[in-house]
Amino acid sequence: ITKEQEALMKLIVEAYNKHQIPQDVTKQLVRFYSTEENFLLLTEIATSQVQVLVEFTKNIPGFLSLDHEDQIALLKGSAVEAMFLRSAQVFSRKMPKGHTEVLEERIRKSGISEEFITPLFNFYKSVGELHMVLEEQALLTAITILTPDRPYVKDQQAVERLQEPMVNLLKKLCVLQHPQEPQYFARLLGRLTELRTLNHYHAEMLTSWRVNDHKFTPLLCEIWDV
Ligand SMILES: Nc1ccc(C(=O)O[C@H]2C[C@H]3CC[C@@H]2C3)cc1
Repeated sequence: ITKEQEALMKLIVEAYNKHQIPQDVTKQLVRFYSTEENFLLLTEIATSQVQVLVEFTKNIPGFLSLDHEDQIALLKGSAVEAMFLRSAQVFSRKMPKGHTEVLEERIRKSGISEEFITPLFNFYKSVGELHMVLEEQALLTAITILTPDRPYVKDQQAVERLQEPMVNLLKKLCVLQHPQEPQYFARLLGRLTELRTLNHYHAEMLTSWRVNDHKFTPLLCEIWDV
């Protein structure tokens, strides 16, 4: 192409890049969503997360051989933690530009009390900083579900026998994936401790939504006894 064509191209591209919808306009777009609509979005997210959790759990080797009542106790006992772990991974994975900000805004404007919003996004951030590979995410979620000391679990040994090989495998994987970071495995397990604190906030969140007569889906009512 000729020199003047190159100059013309430069002018056109500069003009094109200069005039874009600024980020804060997408934030204004978010403002068009009502609290109610944002709550319905979260209900959809939570419901599909729980559906995914149940299907994932059924595919954990040995899970379906556990006592049936213990299977239910493990699912109900780990649903909140597994859901937050998975939504943290989804949230921290590279979403298209601006989607993360919009989703964050909509979570913030969904009727969740401020005291829960902070620990929730702190957790999302701390999971994001780990840059877990898919295998680590899957194993950590399986380990969370196979926590022997959930309420109402009768045969805890049987659950330990399933969880232990997963923990050993994750430990080995961490050494291979993060050789320069010997304490990486410990950091991952530290996330599980942080997760347990979210259970308390989540229960409060459900209660506050219930008293304000927000409707849940049958699956969420069943898994969280609401
Ligand atoms: N009716 C409900 C709506 C949303 C939830 C929930 O746990 O939401 C979770 C999904 C992600 C966004 C907020 C948390 C993490 C529970 C009951």
